[in-house]
Amino acid sequence: MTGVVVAIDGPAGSGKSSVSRAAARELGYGYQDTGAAYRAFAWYCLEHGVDLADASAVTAAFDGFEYGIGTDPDDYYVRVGVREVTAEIREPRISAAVSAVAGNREVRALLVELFRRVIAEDPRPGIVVEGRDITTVVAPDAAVRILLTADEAVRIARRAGELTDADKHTAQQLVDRDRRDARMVDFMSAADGVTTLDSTALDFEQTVRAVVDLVRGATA
Ligand SMILES: Nc1ncnc2c1ncn2[C@@H]1O[C@H](COP(=O)(O)OP(=O)(O)OP(=O)(O)O)[C@@H](O)[C@H]1O
Ligand SMILES: Nc1ccn([C@@H]2O[C@H](COP(=O)(O)O)[C@@H](O)[C@H]2O)c(=O)n1
Repeated sequence: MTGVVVAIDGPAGSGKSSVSRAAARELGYGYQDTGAAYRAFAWYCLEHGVDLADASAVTAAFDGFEYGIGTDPDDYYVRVGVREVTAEIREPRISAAVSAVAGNREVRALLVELFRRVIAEDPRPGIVVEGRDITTVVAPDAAVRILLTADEAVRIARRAGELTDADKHTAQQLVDRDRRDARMVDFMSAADGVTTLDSTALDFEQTVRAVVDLVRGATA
């Protein structure tokens, strides 16, 4: 059953995951973090010694990739086979590697199919799906399409607040990752019909409220 689809795109650190998950919880919807699949596949490739610069080796590796994601906002997990990798895929080494697999067009096409299956199979009345190309490629017909942005300095400050002193330098990764990702997908400007939500001057609760209000306004 496919219910209401809420598509949210945006650059790294704009708040896509945390805001989408909180909005999904409030709406009683499912939540799909698509970046988790790219991260889990990057993790899988590194685990199996696949050379990320070798596009055909990366594509071939997808055959053995058994991916599982929790779409309940209160029971979020990411698995590869039987191994839970929810925390591991957030490590800076994965953030540094993920754009290499995300730059593979064949892998992207396979993941887009997977994302659509997860949307179709979700049992709730709606699902919030977030990533970089949800409003344009994965679910261009979504009932609600949002580009969630925030100034780069604010995104870095929010991200730096999460990091330990030992890895604060990885805030620079955010800028580098956006630059690499932007070669594949335009997630900095809103496509036709997509609402831009700039959270630069909003706190977390205000941003969640703005998303929930947009969904309620579109589905009333
Ligand atoms: N409006 C906001 N005000 C303050 N902090 C926020 C706001 N939105 C998100 N945050 C915080 O910013 C940090 C980054 O958010 P989050 O991880 O959801 O971003 P993201 O877009 O999913 O990033 P990435 O693409 O790198 O995974 C989190 O600590 C989150 O709590
Ligand atoms: N729709 C998407 C989602 C993600 N990516 C790639 O995955 C990386 C990790 O995503 P996060 O949301 O967890 O930051 C991201 O840097 C992109 O390389 C994508 O290409 N398309």
